[in-house]
Amino acid sequence: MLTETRPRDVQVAELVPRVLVLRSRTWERLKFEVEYGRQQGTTSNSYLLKAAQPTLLDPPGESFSQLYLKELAQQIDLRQLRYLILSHVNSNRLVTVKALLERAPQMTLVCSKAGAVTLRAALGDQLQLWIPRSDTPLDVGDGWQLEFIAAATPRWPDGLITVDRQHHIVFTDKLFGAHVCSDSLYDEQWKKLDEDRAYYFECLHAAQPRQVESILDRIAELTPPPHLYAPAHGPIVKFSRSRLFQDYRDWCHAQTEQETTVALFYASAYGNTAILANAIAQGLTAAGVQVAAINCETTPPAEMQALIHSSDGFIVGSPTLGGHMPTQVQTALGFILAEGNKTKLAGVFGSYGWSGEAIDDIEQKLLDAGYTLGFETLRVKFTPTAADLEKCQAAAQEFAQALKKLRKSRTVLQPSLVEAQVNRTAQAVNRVVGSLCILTTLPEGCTYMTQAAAILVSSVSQASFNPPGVTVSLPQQWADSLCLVGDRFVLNILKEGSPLVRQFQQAQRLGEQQLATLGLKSASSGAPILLDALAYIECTVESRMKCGDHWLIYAVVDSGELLQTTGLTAIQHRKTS
Ligand SMILES: Cc1cc2nc3c(=O)[nH]c(=O)nc-3n(C[C@H](O)[C@H](O)[C@H](O)COP(=O)(O)O)c2cc1C
Repeated sequence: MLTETRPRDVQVAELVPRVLVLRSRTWERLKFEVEYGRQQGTTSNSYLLKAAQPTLLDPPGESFSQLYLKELAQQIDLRQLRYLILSHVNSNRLVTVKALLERAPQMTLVCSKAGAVTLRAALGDQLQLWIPRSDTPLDVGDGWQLEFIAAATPRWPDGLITVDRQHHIVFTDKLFGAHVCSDSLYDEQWKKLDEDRAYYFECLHAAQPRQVESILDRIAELTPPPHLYAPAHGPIVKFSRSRLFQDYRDWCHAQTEQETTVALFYASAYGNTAILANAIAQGLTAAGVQVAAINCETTPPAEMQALIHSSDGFIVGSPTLGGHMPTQVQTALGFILAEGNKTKLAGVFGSYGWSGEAIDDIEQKLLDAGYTLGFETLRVKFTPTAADLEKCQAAAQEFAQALKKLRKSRTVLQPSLVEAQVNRTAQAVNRVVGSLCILTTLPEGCTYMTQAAAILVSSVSQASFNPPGVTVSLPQQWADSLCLVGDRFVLNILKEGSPLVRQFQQAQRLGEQQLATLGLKSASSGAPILLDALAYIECTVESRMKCGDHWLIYAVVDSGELLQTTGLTAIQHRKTS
């Protein structure tokens, strides 16, 4: 742990002629986020290229603004600055960017396309922006050209890496850094940096190893290889370039090789839920679980679906905005509910302001679908505190242990490797469980509730949120005449332990006499609602698709009601072989 404390300052040094680094230094823990947990202080590195078209890279965040601007003004007349390159944009850095633009309105800002969207939203459409393309370098004068590598990751979807081939420097932003403050500009003491670098990777990159690997591939293609990596934090990497590069490769590989995987879905409008997500990811990684962080705002749906199938558990995080979860989280949750295996472990977290409906809603939907939660749902008011983040880390550890236990018990249950291989598909399919419902519908020409067709169905999934819709799979013999497009039906959702489950399991479809013995009321379509059900929904069939020996019915939910306030949803329990 750091023993030295000094006031904050900005250290200025020349890396090569005309390339300066301005290191805004704090010797104390900068923030409460887990990445600063080793308490070694940090530096926020900005770079000034004194080219014919003077160019600045990555000013620090708000807490250094004044100190930094004062020092920068000693190095250059701000009115001469031609370009400001932003390797990523965040609200903290925007404060300094705004202050810079007031003093240097002539600057053109250079950032990725995603960064430009954030900048325009925050600073207006009048900004002078230049968005690099991979084949167009930025000429900063006298043949000095800068090239760019797109470096989008879930955590920094707008990431951009700048390459200065003339001086063999790669400005790597979040790669190859460390939260360490010292007088050493370079990494001559690199052995002492091992733990800080590994911890920095664990906190910042372990949950996005595939994206980091592809950025590493791009850097590896540079010929001749760079002499310096100039990161956003900590010492400039000069003496341990190849070692650190290989460490990154190994750390990424170690992550992707972990047996147990968790998909961590989240969105965050103002950054608070993202801070929680990062703490949970770090806790999972430290417990030996591979995490795939999925920023729902920037991840294509197909990628989300693939991760739902390949992960051993899901954790979903959301802010509450206007009483709801953001649409992107709804989409991810929709995929989980429709396609996820309900025997997988789930978890929920989020930041909220006053009511937190999104968090409750996610939790309820996962529980209703039959998921088990691996930790008590984490609800945090506005900005998390250090204590909140500790809770996130502890919850992540708990989740990891439960997952490993689950995996172990499944392994023990498997009779033999060969048998398991043969049965794998059947077992996997059998583990897809849905809530048990009685579908009731009045066949054409029938008028009395007791004439209704009443069928036990277990393969019900939520298929859409807006409009709310479900899919039900019906055996061909029933689907031939029932649930045609435009027909209406009621799904009576049964309660765990309800005698109706047994009654219907024996009969599958009840006759008029049997229906007459049940407590019924009429839905607006005339189909019966079973009063002993936990809840019911009334639906209209919108489309049908033949799938093997079944028909998949998609229906829009018209109305619904909870009939009992307590009790768990009954689900189909199947033997696995
Ligand atoms: C436009 C807006 C609407 C909000 N609506 C709600 C709400 O309905 N209920 C609530 O509990 N919090 C509400 N909040 C508070 C946010 O949930 C809270 O600021 C949270 O920390 C945001 O998380 P994020 O930083 O991950 O986006 C709202 C905030 C904003 C800015």
